[in-house]
Amino acid sequence: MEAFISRKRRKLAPEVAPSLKTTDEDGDGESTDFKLAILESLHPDWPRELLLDSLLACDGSVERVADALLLPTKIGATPKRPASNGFQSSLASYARPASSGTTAKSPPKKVLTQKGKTLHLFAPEDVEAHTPCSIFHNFLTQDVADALLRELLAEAPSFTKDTFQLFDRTVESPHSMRFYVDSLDEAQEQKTKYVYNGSYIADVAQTTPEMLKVSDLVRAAVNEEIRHRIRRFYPNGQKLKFQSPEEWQPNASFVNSYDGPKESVGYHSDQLTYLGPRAVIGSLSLGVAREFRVRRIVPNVDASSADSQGQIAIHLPHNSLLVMHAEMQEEWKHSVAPAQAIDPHPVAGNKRLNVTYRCYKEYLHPKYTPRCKCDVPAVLRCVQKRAATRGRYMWMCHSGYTPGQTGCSYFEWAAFDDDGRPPWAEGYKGNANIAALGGDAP
Ligand SMILES: O=C(O)CCC(=O)C(=O)O
Ligand SMILES: [Fe+2]
Repeated sequence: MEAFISRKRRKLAPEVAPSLKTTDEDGDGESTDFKLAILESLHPDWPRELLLDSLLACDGSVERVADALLLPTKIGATPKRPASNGFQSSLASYARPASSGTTAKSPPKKVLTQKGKTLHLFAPEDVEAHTPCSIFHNFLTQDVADALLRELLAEAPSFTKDTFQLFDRTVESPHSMRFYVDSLDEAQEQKTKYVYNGSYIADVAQTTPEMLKVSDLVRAAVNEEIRHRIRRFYPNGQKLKFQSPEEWQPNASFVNSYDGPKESVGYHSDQLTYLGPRAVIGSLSLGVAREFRVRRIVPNVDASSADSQGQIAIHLPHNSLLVMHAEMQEEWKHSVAPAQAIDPHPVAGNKRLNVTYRCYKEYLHPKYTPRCKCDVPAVLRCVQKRAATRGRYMWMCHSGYTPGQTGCSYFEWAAFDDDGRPPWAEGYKGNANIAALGGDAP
């Protein structure tokens, strides 16, 4: 278990990967600490003493404790979930949420991670239980995955590294990318109207045929997964406040290329300006397997609260679809860390290609959204750190969040209804983005 919960994970060949249903009955001779770690990961909110007592009462059998604690959750049919990639058994087989279809279970409040540690997750059941994501392994048929990979490899030479100004230095992003939209008209709109970090994107391409074909498959899988997440994990089985109830319809994508183990992307949250609050993103990985890391944003309650939790690494093999759910961008940050070493892919060599399918909302076109005093469409942000206003949305001048850029002081709390619609959108039901405590700027 230690191998599972810490960075020092043993490398397990598929044929020797142990089942995590490890008990003395299986003759594994694991230590009490190992067993407690498994139980703590299944029941993060239960005191360690209680789990230890239960373990003693069950003669040291993790499986019997898990069975005893989870009896009610075994009632009802377990929905069909994507299969694991077979190289690590899942903890979640012990910890399925209620499966009645009406009883939702909130994700664990206390995460498994500790400061400075990385929890490595491989199995889809563990990913959905412990992070705001879900993952489908072997998402596309081999032919389709191959065709898309070859198409993207042919596109990759046209990708560029983003540069941005950080005070007096020009910094280059540590991987290359290109932005795609579904029509030439849309590409033209993007180049001339949509602002990202204070400027327009010069190179916007048209979605390629294979990307478009796959977009349809991603759309169907993501919509089903959103429904699953709402039913099984959100309070009262209801969508989150500000989450759009509309069908998720991918119409734009950032395609990323990581050439070699050192290419990466640092911790960030994706911009919500054109996606709206509680956005969902479908992220397809092809080529070299890399680690996708996520960490929860800890509010500034006091000085000691910063960085008090560790991170979770999700293994992203070739042909996997990761769904970043509605709780992701506001409450978590994500990154692709540089790797010590990689296994070359037979077709992609040292490259990983990644398509992040996104759903741009027509009502968030910059012709509708507020403009700052510099007369530039404003950026939509969510308060992430400041405890008093955490979770509130605001429109700001881009410069406010772009170090080194001069701009204006424009700031305005954003109005959104419960479904994430702004006041100018059809069907707007009234502002739900109101102060819980105080109304001052973040
Ligand atoms: O490469 C990935 O999996 C993530 C890319 C990413 O975070 C982004 O495009 O915003
Ligand atoms: Fe991102």
